[in-house]
Amino acid sequence: MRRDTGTDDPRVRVRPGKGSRPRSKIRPDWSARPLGRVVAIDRGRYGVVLGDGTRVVGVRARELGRRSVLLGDRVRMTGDLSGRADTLARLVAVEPRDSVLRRSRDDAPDDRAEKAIVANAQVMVIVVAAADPAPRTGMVDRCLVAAYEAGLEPVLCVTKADLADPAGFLARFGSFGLASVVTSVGAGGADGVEELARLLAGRFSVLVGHSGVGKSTLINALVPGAGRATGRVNAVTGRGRHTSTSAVALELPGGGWVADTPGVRSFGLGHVAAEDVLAVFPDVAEAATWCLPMCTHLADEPSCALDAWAGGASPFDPVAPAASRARAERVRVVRRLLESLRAASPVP
Ligand SMILES: Nc1nc2c(ncn2[C@@H]2O[C@H](COP(=O)(O)OP(=O)(O)OP(=O)(O)O)[C@@H](O)[C@H]2O)c(=O)[nH]1
Ligand SMILES: [Zn+2]
Repeated sequence: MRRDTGTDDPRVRVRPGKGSRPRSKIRPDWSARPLGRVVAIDRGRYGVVLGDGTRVVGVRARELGRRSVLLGDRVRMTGDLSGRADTLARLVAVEPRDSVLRRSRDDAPDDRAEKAIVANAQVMVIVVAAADPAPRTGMVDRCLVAAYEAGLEPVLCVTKADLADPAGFLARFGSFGLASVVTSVGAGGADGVEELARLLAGRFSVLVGHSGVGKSTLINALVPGAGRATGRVNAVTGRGRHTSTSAVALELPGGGWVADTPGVRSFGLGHVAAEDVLAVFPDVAEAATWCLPMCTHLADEPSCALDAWAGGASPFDPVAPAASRARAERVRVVRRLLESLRAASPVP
């Protein structure tokens, strides 16, 4: 799994003891400055929530250099931290990140867009509709791989359950050990939203899914007053209508944040290795250690050890038929995810 520790920036490295630092190289130590969380980014302005809940608007300080600041980043702040109107704070340092969610460049709305989209998210809510548009397994597989690689816990949310029964679709993910929730939001009420809120409580989540599946509707149900479907409030100042907001996270009434990332439809998986996928399924990964070094572990691989493991036929490792069926299902799942990696490789 890839982790962005932020150590490419000398300013966030652990400093040597004070005594060993030559005077001429002394830099301000920002580590004692108040910490905040970036919850909105809009044209060079950052909406930051401080530890005590104060919301401030900040700009990048020169000290940040070329370092990227993402939605969800934990940042050290100076300047005016009162949060009063027309005051500006400054972002002076970015703390090491726990997770980074990335997308491919060709999926970005324009070529200035960041390749990385959200930092420190803990949960990826993969939103699909039971119908209109019909759910696609491949899209969920790709999101799952991106979530696993980024170190996010995936949650599968099937909306519009009033239009079709999602049981058949959900069964395709039965052996993933995946949290899933079924919702339907409309004039008749908001089924499943409370359950989703419980899954997200106290955590930083990011919603991904195709246009029209019902993400804005879900956010409006989760965050009363969010107004996502009818026109966006300026996420940074909280005032007025604004259409160019690039990224925003909304606070859930039960605690926690949910990020809405316009334009995230799928993920480039070019940076993901088969090992990243296998790492999520330790039993399969263990079995795969018996494979030849270059084994792709895919179904067309003539001597992949996963087939023997799933068959349970080895005299050294006999398993009951039910356990063997469970293994075969796990192998099928892993192979499906590995296939989505292959499908994602750039076409030459
Ligand atoms: N029947 C039904 N319709 C829904 C449900 N949730 C959303 N819709 C409808 O589906 C349409 C799309 O919903 P949105 O919430 O705008 O979808 P979105 O994913 O935010 O789409 P983008 O903003 O384009 O990314 C709207 O007409 C909603 O009213 C649901 O649970 N049941
Ligand atoms: Zn193999």
